[in-house]
Amino acid sequence: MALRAYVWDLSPSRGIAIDVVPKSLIFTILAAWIIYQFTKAAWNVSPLHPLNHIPGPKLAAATYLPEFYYDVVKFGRYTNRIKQMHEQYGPIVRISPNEVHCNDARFVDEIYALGSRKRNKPLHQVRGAGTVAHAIFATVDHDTHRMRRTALAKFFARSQVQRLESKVHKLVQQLCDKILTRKGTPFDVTAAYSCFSTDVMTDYCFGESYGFLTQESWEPNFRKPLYALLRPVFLFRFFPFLMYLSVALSGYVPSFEEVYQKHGELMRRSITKRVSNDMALLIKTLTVDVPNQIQKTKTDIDTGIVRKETTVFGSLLESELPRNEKTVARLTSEATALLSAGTETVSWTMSVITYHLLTKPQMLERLTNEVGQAHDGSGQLPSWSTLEKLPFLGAVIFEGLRLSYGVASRTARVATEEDLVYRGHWTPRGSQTSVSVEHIIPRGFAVGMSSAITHHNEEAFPDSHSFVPERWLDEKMQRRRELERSLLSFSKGSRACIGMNLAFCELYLSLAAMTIRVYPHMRLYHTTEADIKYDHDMFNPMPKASSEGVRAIVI
Ligand code: HEM
Repeated sequence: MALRAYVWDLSPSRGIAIDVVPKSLIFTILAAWIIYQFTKAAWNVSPLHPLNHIPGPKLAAATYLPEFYYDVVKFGRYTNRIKQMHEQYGPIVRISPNEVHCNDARFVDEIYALGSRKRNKPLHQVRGAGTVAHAIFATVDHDTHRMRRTALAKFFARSQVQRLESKVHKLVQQLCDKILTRKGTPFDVTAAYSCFSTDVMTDYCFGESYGFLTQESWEPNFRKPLYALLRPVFLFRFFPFLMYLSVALSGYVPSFEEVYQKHGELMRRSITKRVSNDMALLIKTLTVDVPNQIQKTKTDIDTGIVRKETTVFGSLLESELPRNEKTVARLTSEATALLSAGTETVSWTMSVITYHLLTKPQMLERLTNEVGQAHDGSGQLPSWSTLEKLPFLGAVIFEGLRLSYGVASRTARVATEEDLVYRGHWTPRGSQTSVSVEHIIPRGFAVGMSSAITHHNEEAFPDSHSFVPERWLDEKMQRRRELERSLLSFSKGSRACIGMNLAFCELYLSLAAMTIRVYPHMRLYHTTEADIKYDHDMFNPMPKASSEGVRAIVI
């Protein structure tokens, strides 16, 4: 008996059926695969496995099934399960055959060490990266990451952000103007902030704003399509071959670019027919506009045309990176990562802050007074560096960052050249006595932390679910720097957020402008705490699926 396979040429009507694979061969392969999986699971829990001494559930140590169940079947809920594991097993737990998770901020600098101490990203974590597979964000190897990051870093240095700060000022005012002119119509606050952060990101990085703030409504924007791209990523981690489908659809392989150029119009029409307007716009941006812009920048540089303004592409193309790092496909991947990393993070942080300020009038009043005093009365916003000196404004932003988490799901690192030694204390459930804990995490194994867990460590952040900006200030109204160690919103170390300066510039300027100009006229609309509360993650934190978003109205 043999299984039947179909070979298709371009027209389905001309499919040819052929008998190719004997059934017995299929069963043999299947049996071998099952035996292999059992042997692997047995090895993973054997006393010889280097992580055998790390506490945690046996099934998680043996297989990836628990992670699969919570992240793929229950969707984005492994972080919740890991939190329970810490309550049961202590600050260091083994969450999968090759990965350890830590819930102690004192270990942050060991896990997320700086440049000279090598830290890879675990392959399992980036296997589903799809469209951003060639960006720094998904680069596994430490040295390759350093090379790519160094080329990008100067573009995001504080001095560069200050040079381009006027762009953010202009867009902040556009955001406020647009909200204020839509009196009486409820709107999705996160979509509005997403339009703002996308315009900033594209203006700052690509040299031209995508104009989401100048279009008539808040739609289209990239919020939903970016989440749609992220949705299958948990699945790709386990079945990476599925990713190639997405990669092919998104156009990051050169052969696809060729195909696209040949049949672009036909594809564009068929894509547009099948997907929503904003998804079609994102696909077009990433498969046509960005590659074209990179190609044009390349041609300009080759022909000696000097551009008035440097873009991120110009900066990378003129950098010391080797030629194979400067291909259109790789730079498109980097641009996609910037779009994903630099837009929804900012807009979600602002949404969380907005919710809390609009539900806490005294807090809003205190902030309004502080920001109001910093104004010189000219109608112009103070500079980012002036606003940074306002203690309460800074405290509100830090508290907003804490409860918006940044990347909420765990992000792990692999120390390749040294074993990590953890020493700490833990009070087991139901006990009054703290016990000391010591573990060696051998080199070559992943160890990570999750902001959605660390930010609720009651020792560092008492009453951690409440929005309390004051916790960031000491009695002299100075920022409590030691608390920042427990803030993982931007991650830490050599792979921490590269866009942190730009993010802070956006947050300070937009929050100050919204406080002075918009919040006095803005009310929440059918929005409760459930709409901003962490429920599960899709890298970014997500509220309950039934949430209709953070909505407000200007009266
Ligand atoms: C509130 C705003 C932001 C938050 C909370 C945030 C958070 C983060 C976090 C947690 C990481 C580390 C991810 C990991 O370890 O896997 C990261 C990396 C990154 N972020 Fe941000 N981000 C923000 C804004 C931005 C902006 C505005 C940009 C650029 C326009 C940006 C670009 C990047 C890039 C390129 C990386 C990868 C860095 C690397 O792998 O070396 N982010 N971000």
